[in-house]
Amino acid sequence: MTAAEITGNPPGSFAWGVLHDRHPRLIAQVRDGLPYPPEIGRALDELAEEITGEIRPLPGWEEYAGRSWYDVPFLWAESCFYRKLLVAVGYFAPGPWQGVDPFEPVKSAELRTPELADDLAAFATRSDEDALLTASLWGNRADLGFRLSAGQADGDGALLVDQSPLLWSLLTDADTVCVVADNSGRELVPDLLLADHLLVTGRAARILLHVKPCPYYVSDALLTDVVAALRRLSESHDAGPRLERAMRDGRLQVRAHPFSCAPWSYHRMPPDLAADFASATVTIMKGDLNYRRLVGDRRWVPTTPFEEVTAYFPGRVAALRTMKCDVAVGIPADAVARLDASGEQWRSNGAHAVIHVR
Ligand SMILES: O=P(O)(O)OC[C@@]1(O)O[C@H](CO)[C@@H](O)[C@@H]1O
Repeated sequence: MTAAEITGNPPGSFAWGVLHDRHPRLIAQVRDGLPYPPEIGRALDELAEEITGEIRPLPGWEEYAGRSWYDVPFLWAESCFYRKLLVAVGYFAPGPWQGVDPFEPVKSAELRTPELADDLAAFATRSDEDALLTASLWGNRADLGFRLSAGQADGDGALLVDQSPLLWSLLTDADTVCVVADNSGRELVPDLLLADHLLVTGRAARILLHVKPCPYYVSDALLTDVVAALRRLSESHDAGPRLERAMRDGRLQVRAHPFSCAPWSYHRMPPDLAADFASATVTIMKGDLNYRRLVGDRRWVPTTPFEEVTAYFPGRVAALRTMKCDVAVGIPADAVARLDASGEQWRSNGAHAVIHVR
């Protein structure tokens, strides 16, 4: 069973809005974030102009050159945009700006927000594991790209599918658990607390934490963000130093596979990454983008079973996802009927979430 791939058309769709509104705003935000020299300013101008027309060729990204950004697969177009943004700010070229994360200013600011301070204060008193899982789930609502268009979204929304009992049953004496991280800051902090809980309780002997090898979708976590989150956590929580020790002795390992920034779904993952997932008792996919890549960025009928679309995945897989785009699977028919009738943008407004397990 399959469905058509999502593209940036028709006008007014969620994907169209990302390409049309979010990307130009992001270019402006990046430009304001760091004191870039004139040549980088010009490269950003060129990108701002390019995204209103045809995709220009970029080595390694030739598939859709010459086409409109709106007519090609949305996942590919977004990934290519982030790649081109990094090229524009000199991220890959030898020179002073090589390796400088253009999203670092917004990520660092988030680590110092009162909201994160409140989260940390709450975590210090909340120790039950369902609360930790819930915090990790709804932490995904805080992604900084989503906030560019949706504004502040806080607190917990409605959980449409909750297979957490099945997930906990898999997390008993697990040898290895893969956690495919999503955003830094307010999402990564509860993810790390959950990882700490799994290790401390013996629910998992080892965690493989997959992060991105380079900046992506604004707040996606890099190794540097893991380190920054651990430092912030260490200011108020003993999980911080504990996790640093776990990193030093190999119980918490960070991976940054190139495929994590690829413009494709996991159906195309390379064998070494598949082997990592296959070796895990369960892989926990965090967030919306990982979900799109797990099930395929397609116009699925929302009742399509999650088990069916993830049958290809090597090993057991769970998804903790707040819904921030048009992709939806595994939603009960009565919920779909109720939400469709409500007139709410329930698939993409970040107010709904799922915990799926296969
Ligand atoms: O993966 P995340 O951080 O949960 O969400 C990423 C996201 O904001 O970016 C995409 C649009 O740019 C959407 O699919 C999604 O809402």
